[in-house]
Amino acid sequence: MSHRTLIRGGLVVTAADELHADVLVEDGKVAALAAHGSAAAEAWTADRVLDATGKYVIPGGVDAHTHMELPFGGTSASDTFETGTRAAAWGGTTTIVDFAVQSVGRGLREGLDAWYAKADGNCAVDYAFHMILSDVNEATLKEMDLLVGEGITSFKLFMAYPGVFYSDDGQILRAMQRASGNGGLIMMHAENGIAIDVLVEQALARGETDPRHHGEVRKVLLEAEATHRAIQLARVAGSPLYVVHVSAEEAVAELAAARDKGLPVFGETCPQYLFLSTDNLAEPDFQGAKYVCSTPLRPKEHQAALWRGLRTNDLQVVSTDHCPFCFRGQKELGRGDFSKIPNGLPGVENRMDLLHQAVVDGHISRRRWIEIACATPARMFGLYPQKGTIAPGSDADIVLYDPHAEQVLSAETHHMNVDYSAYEGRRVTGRVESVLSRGELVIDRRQYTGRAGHGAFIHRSTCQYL
Ligand SMILES: NC(=O)NCCC(=O)O
Ligand SMILES: [Zn+2]
Ligand SMILES: [Zn+2]
Repeated sequence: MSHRTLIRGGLVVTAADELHADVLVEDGKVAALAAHGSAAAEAWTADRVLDATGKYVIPGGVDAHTHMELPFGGTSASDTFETGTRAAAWGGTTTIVDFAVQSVGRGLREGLDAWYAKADGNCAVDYAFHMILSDVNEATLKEMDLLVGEGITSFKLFMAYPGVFYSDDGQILRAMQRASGNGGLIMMHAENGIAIDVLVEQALARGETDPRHHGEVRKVLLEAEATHRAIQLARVAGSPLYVVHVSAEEAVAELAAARDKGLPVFGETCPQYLFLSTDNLAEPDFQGAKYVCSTPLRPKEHQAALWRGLRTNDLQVVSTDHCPFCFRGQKELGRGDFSKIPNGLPGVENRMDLLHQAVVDGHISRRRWIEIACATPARMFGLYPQKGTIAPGSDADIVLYDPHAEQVLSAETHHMNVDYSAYEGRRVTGRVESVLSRGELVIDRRQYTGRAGHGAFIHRSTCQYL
């Protein structure tokens, strides 16, 4: 029997339009939109009516960069797929794209199967995977083709973390050449990890062990240099390139210069680079460890270039790089040696709200909010228009968003499985009211009504943003 939900009275905001429209949902899909009070909308009947008067009706967020349960730095990211996707739902995100990991000496298949097993039956919202390549060789290259056919259509390479995820330029070039043939999208962690490791060793030898030194050794120039090198390698290979977690003005300039030449080069930044800075890394009593991630937080002056890049489309996507580690027992592993602090920040629950605050503050428009947080990540990673918009035939992943509600972000009230908030005490205007995932209410007027196992694996097509 078909099941119909009617969302009445809201302002529907997509990347393309703002419409005073009612939305009819049938069997988990958007069936139709019609103007409030129109004959079509008045004729609709439904099993359930959601009143969206005074609310925005927006597509569920697509967070294209998360690390649930990632083993890193001798510990594991503290959100499981169950807790992390529940927190995502609370924050209005209805699709995550997480990173399956190839271990050195192992195949892609083994790494991917481990990720399927972690996620299967545990997710509150839909999920997909990218694949991290840690060991590019002949076998890996062949497996890339198989993965593209299986809906894993993007591959992350690291110019950082020698001995862990690092690939050298030859490996990077080979992977890019393969991707240019099979339609895969190469995602790059662009930092010169070999040079950074020298600076880490020298800093520690000088007794510079505090968290703030993490930011000092991971220099802007080494992000810019790696970004430039990645772009040139992609040009040689004839492949598109997506640079993850861009944090520095000089790296944005490299992307902008490449895009001015018409190259298919794309950039993502994250809320932590837009809202936090080296001031946080310098917090006393080891509190700065809460803000250790790579690329690192930068001096505040870089934020203007990131916002500008988001407005000019030199940066296309805001993802979270959600990779939470508790302060107690995890971040503390690096007391006395900043290089042992596990890298990563929590944020999957906060992204949609922080970006709405950016609308309130005048950094971006309402439609650009939806474009960088929903539509473009869906297009970039082969999920559109199933995800990322509200249009007939799309999955009914829909958020009723209250643009006037005030909230204070805090670990006391968040749902991520981590003992601190990177945004503790920050006031934001706007809050998720209700969330539908494929037509099911997973958040109903600020109550969690979802369940682990509702979230399904999404088979992605190749990049639709080229
Ligand atoms: N970003 C970070 O600090 N941790 C997660 C791994 C990565 O994305 O490089
Ligand atoms: Zn990275
Ligand atoms: Zn990451």
